[in-house]
Amino acid sequence: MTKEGKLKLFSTYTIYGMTAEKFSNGRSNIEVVKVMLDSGIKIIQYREKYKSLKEKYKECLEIRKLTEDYEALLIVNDHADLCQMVGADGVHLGQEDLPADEVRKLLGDKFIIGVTTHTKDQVLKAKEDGADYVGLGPVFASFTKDNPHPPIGLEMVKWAAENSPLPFVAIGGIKEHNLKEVLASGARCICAVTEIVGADDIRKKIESLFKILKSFERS
Ligand SMILES: Cc1ncc(COP(=O)(O)OP(=O)(O)O)c(N)n1
Ligand SMILES: Cc1ncsc1CCOP(=O)(O)O
Ligand SMILES: [Mg+2]
Repeated sequence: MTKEGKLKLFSTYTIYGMTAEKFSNGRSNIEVVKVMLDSGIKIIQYREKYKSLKEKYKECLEIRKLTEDYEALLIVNDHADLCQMVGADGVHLGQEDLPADEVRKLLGDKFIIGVTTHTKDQVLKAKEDGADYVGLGPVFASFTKDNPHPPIGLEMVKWAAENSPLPFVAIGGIKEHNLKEVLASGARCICAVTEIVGADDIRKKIESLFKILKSFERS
């Protein structure tokens, strides 16, 4: 897939899957990713805060194989070196991670770079810094991340839908019960971490979320 083709995925009423083993009810990242891919998720972020870099490397290699089998993207959270070493499609960088413009110099143009944003200025700067997409959030209160930023709300999602020069992933506190509001505010790509990884039946949960997304796509 070309990079342009990969980035188009972000605008197709889709789910951006993310690992979170701590909240996966005893299931491993690998098990969860397999179900996510088999349920039709085409973008997976490997996010793991509680393992050594070597363990992350091993898991990423395995997830790289799986995502290739399903023609899905693999984005590695935080680590540009890991992204390059496992041949991932891209890296996701937060405001406290390495600066996107410098990481772009390191990785070159073929990798996708995503940047976390909470404000309008950060969204516009992400574009200037050479990012390809932005993560926008937390939209609602989220308890998945240590020291989260305060919720930015649906007004910010509306602003991004109308003004962001980059595709955006709405993230933070998104659940089946509030997904419609997020989509009605203009989001096309959503990330619902604990709602998916913590579900009793992950497959069924993804099916329900896709049903809502596809109903917006048709309307
Ligand atoms: C798609 C997406 N959006 C936001 C984040 C958060 O990144 P960051 O602020 O660097 O926090 P950590 O995830 O590293 O704890 C993300 N990972 N992905
Ligand atoms: C990684 C990250 N960045 C902002 S909120 C968040 C976690 C979102 O998790 P949840 O969907 O469980 O609220
Ligand atoms: Mg980070």
